[in-house]
Amino acid sequence: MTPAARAQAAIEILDEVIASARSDGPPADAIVTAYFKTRRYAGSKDRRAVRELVFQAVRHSAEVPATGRAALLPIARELFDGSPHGPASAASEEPEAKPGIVPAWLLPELSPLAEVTSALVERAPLDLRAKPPREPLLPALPDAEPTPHSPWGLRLPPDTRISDHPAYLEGRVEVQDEGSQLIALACAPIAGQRLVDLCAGAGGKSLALAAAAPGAQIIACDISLPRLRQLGPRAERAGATIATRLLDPPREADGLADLAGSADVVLVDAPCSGSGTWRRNPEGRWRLTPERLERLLGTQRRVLDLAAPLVKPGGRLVYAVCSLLAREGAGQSAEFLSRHSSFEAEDTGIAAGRCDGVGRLLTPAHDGTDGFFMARFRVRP
Ligand SMILES: C[S@@+](CC[C@H](N)C(=O)[O-])C[C@H]1O[C@@H](n2cnc3c(N)ncnc32)[C@H](O)[C@@H]1O
Repeated sequence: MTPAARAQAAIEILDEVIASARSDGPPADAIVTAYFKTRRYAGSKDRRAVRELVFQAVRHSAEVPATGRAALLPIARELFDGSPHGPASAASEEPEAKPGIVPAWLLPELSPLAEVTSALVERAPLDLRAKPPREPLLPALPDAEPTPHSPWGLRLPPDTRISDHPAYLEGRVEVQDEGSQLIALACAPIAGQRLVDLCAGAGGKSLALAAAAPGAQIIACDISLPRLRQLGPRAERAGATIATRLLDPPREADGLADLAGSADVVLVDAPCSGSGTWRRNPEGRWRLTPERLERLLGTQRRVLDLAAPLVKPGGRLVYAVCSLLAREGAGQSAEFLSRHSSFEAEDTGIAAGRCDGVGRLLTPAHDGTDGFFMARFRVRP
C-alpha cells in the first residue's frame, strides 16, 4: 500500500471507530482487526502503519471528531495530496479535529491534582509484575527496568511483545500497570488471612494478592462470568489457588451472605470512568457521557455498600478506581465514610502519589503510572 492508500484505510477505520463510540459498539482495536480480515492484500507493515495512524488520530482529539477525514487531517495533512487510492486533496480551510487532552465537560470533574498534560494520553510503557524477587529476570528482559514504586514491577518500552516470552509462558511475569500493583500492596495481604476481591474481573489484583501472600485464602467475586472465567487459566499459570464466586445482580448480597464479618481485607476495585487509563485506551474519552458517569457513581456506591458488611472487626476495606475524577475517588470515599460510621480512613501505606481527600491519587505525570485513586478504611476498634 502507498502512504496515501494507508491514509485512506485509516480514514475508513476512523469513520467506523467514531460511529462505534457514538453507539457504544466494538472498540477501535477490534475494528482495525476486522477491517484487515477482509483485506488480505495488506501486509504486516501496512497494517502496523494504518493502526498507528488510527491511534495517533484518536490520541490527538479529546472530543469525538465529525468524520474520519477530519480526525486524520491534523496529523497527516501531507497524505491528502490527491494521489491514486488516497484521500481526496484537502483544501486549506477544510475543518479538522481540534487537538485536545480532556473533553471539555470533564475538565471540572477532574481532581485538582490531575494535571492536564499530554502524559494523560501518551503511549504507556508495558509494566510487568514479576514473581519476587524481580532482579533475576533482568538478564532475560534486557530492555526492562525496575519500576520505582512497586518492588514487583518491571518496565518495558511501549508495545513490547511479551506473550511469547518464556518468562511470561512460565508464569514468572504478568502484565500489570505499576499503579495496579500498588493497589494490591495497599491491601497488605498476609498468609492465613481471608481476602475478598469483590470486583475481581479477570483477576489481575487477585493474582497479585496471591503472589504477595501465597498462604492467604482469596475469594475473587464478580458479576461477569466471561471475566471471571479468565482467572482459572491465569491462576494455574501462576501456580496460585484462588476461589471464584459469580454474583447475581441485584442479589449480590445473597451470594456473599456467608462471608459476613469474616474478611480481613475486602478489595473494591470498582467499575469507573477509566479516565486514569486513557494512555492505553484514548478512545475512552469519546465514550464516556454524563449519564454513564452518573451510573458508574451509583455502581461504586452500591459495591462499597456490599463490601462493608463483609469486613471483620479490625479488618480493612481498600477502595480503588482507575480514575482521575474527583467524584469517583475522594468524593466517593468521603460519602462512604458518612454512610458507614463504623469505618475510619487510614494511611494506604503507599508512598507513591499524593494525598487526595482521605485517599491517594496517582497520575501519569506525577508517578509514571496509570491514574488511580485508592483509599484504605479500617473498621474502628
Ligand atoms: C475495574 S474492573 C475490575 C478489574 C480487576 N480487579 C483487575 O484487576 O483486573 C470492575 C469489575 O467490577 C465488576 N462489577 C460490576 N458491578 C459489580 C457488582 N455489583 N458486584 C461485583 N462486581 C461488579 C465488573 O464486572 C468488572 O469486572
